[in-house]
Amino acid sequence: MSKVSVIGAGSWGTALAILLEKNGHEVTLWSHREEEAKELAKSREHKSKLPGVQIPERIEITGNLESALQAKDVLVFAVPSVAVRSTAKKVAPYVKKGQLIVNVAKGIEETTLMTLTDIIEEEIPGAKGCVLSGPSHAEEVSRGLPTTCVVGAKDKETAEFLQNVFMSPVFRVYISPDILGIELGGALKNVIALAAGTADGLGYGDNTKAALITRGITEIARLGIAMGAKADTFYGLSGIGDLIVTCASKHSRNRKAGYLMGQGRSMQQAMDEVNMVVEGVYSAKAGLALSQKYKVEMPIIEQVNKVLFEGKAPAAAVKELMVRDKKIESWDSTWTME
Ligand SMILES: NC(=O)C1=CN([C@@H]2O[C@H](COP(=O)(O)OP(=O)(O)OC[C@H]3O[C@@H](n4cnc5c(N)ncnc54)[C@H](O)[C@@H]3O)[C@@H](O)[C@H]2O)C=CC1
Ligand SMILES: O=C(CO)COP(=O)(O)O
Repeated sequence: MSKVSVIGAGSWGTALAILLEKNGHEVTLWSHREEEAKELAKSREHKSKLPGVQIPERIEITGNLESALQAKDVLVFAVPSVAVRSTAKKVAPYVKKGQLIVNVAKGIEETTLMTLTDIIEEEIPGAKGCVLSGPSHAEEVSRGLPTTCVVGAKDKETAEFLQNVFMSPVFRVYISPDILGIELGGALKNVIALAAGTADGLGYGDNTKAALITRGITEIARLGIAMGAKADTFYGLSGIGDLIVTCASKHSRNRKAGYLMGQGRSMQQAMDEVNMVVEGVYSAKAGLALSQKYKVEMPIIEQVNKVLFEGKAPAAAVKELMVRDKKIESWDSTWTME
């Protein structure tokens, strides 16, 4: 049994708190809004985000950060990516050296192009930053539906410890040393999901969706490998696995936002209507900046940026992807295009 604090009481933080409590851990769930903490503690239900899911009485719910951080074995960071740095700054004074912190948010910081685990380690010197990611919608995890994820850590001992903390008969956890690859896959799949949702909103078919998923993971992997991540990570749970669920699921916030844009809403209207964090909007610029920095072609992410920030019509963006220069699919081929 471990003492675990989940920092962030949105849908994912709440679902993970429930999973961890069921695994027998002593769990605290922290919300940055005192009123939200009080309401959750009273009703034991996240009515707006996970309606019908009961939050066990044994989970302590608080708006007091200092008390949430006292003598914890593991902290789980479940705030939106844009709040990771500010939350880490607030957490830093209260944690011990070597504190295990698991990032479960998905994003890349737009200004620094840093991964979220790196931000946590920068803001909390001495902390051990790890990551948990994979195809795992909160709506399904909170109901105990079978789900698989991967934990990334620098050393195997830490990875195995966290594997045991999270693993249950309905939540299977793999381990990996490739934190960078896991973080990149999780952040950039959201940008591709915006494109997949947009294609759905435009009324395009399954062929288009499959093309976006397949070519999407190719461009994410190409960037990741250039940055030093491992190729096989992109064909694992945090790569293609998460990309499939995000592009296909009725629960996906990014897919839904894209769908609404395909139907003619503006980016802001789509985000307001989804009313939960649409991470792909924040990761899109970072993805584009990384592709320029590492000189890697990322045509889908480039077009998503044009639709989001330059007012380009979604149908024109799809057309541009279709009429690009002719390409060879195989990476290993010795062929060249004339
Ligand atoms: N919802 C899901 O199924 C999954 C979400 N994630 C990731 O987890 C992260 C959180 O997502 P969700 O829980 O879905 O978001 P959400 O939209 O359900 O909730 C976000 C929560 O963060 C809180 N928050 C907002 N600004 C904050 C700040 N400045 N400081 C601290 N807390 C703040 C809000 O009060 C809200 O409770 C995202 O990066 C998302 O991509 C990852 C896997 C699954
Ligand atoms: O990352 C997530 C699920 O793995 C959540 O993002 P979406 O809701 O857009 O799929």
